[in-house]
Amino acid sequence: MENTIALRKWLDDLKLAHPLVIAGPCSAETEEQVMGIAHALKDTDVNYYRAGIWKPRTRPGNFEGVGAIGLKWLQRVKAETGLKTATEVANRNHVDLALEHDIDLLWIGARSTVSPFIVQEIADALKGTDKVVLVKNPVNPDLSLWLGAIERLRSANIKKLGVIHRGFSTYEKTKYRNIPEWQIAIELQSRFPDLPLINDPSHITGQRDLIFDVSQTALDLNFDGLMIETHTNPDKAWSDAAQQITPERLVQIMRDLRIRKETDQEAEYRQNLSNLRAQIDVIDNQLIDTLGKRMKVADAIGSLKKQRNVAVLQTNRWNTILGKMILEGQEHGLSEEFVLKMFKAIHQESINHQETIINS
Ligand SMILES: O=C(O)C(=O)C[C@]1(C(=O)O)C=C[C@@H](O)C=C1
Repeated sequence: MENTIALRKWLDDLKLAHPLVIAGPCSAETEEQVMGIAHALKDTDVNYYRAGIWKPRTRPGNFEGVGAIGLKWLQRVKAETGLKTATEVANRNHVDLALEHDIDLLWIGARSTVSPFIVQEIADALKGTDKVVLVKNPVNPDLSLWLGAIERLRSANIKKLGVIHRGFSTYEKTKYRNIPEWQIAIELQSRFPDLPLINDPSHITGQRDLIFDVSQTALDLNFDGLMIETHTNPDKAWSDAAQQITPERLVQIMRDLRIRKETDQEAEYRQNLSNLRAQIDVIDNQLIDTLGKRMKVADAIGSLKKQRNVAVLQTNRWNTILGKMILEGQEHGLSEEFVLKMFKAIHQESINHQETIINS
């Protein structure tokens, strides 16, 4: 797939003065709940009203959505408030029903994106549609799977496409429900700068207190919009209660968020930026030079080990280096997470070098 400006036409045509906002409850629960939230969101920045009708749940026994009846409620939302509507589809039947009920935006959930069979079934069912179709990232951090889903939809002649970054599952305990792994969204953006990119802070954070900060990071990284779960009584929500916010809080968040422009043409800014970038260029060259030198020393250790038939991996030495570098990093304002990631990559490269030497 090639990047083209046509990818963002549907979004540009909306002529929004703010990021695209998709908001509404995690799940449609009752007609009153759906209508109550919709009316509370009516005169806000919200462009699309979302509600889950079919809910894929991790474990059985939880609320699995109201089903097709909810689509009628969404139609009523559109008729009464003028808000466009959005829901998740996970198979051909969902697609057929959503199209029958004139839902304006359909998204493919993270658990569906992992399966090329499901994505293909949905793409076939949607063939040639003029509805907006968004694809959430797969639960595992796999950019090609994510892009593969978009390609299947493009091949089905679906023109109004976009992606939703909802974070990735992890076994590790973190403050997030799904870790953002921002670098994956950044890579996607650098390959497809015109593909509309929406952030879903609700699923990334899993808790309402973090939603503002994640939304701001997304806007700092040029995201085009936000999908935020909103409920008039979040604590009583039938699904994902901890991550939903009230319509009032959503309005406040939209007011407080700083919207960044992509660049600035002002002369002094450009001059200062270019001076600082020149410094970065020099330092980057030094980094590469230093890393190259380090690998030469690793090569020499590899030759030494080869002569004495000693294993490449030396765990004690390695742990000592890591401990020292974490402390050193702290003194230079570098986070432990970054130092660990960087040194693990350096260690792996050093091992690769020594492997080549010891087995030559
Ligand atoms: O000290 C060694 O024995 C090395 O081979 C160097 C090095 C490193 O790159 O720092 C690489 C592999 C070992 O696991 C430990 C350290």
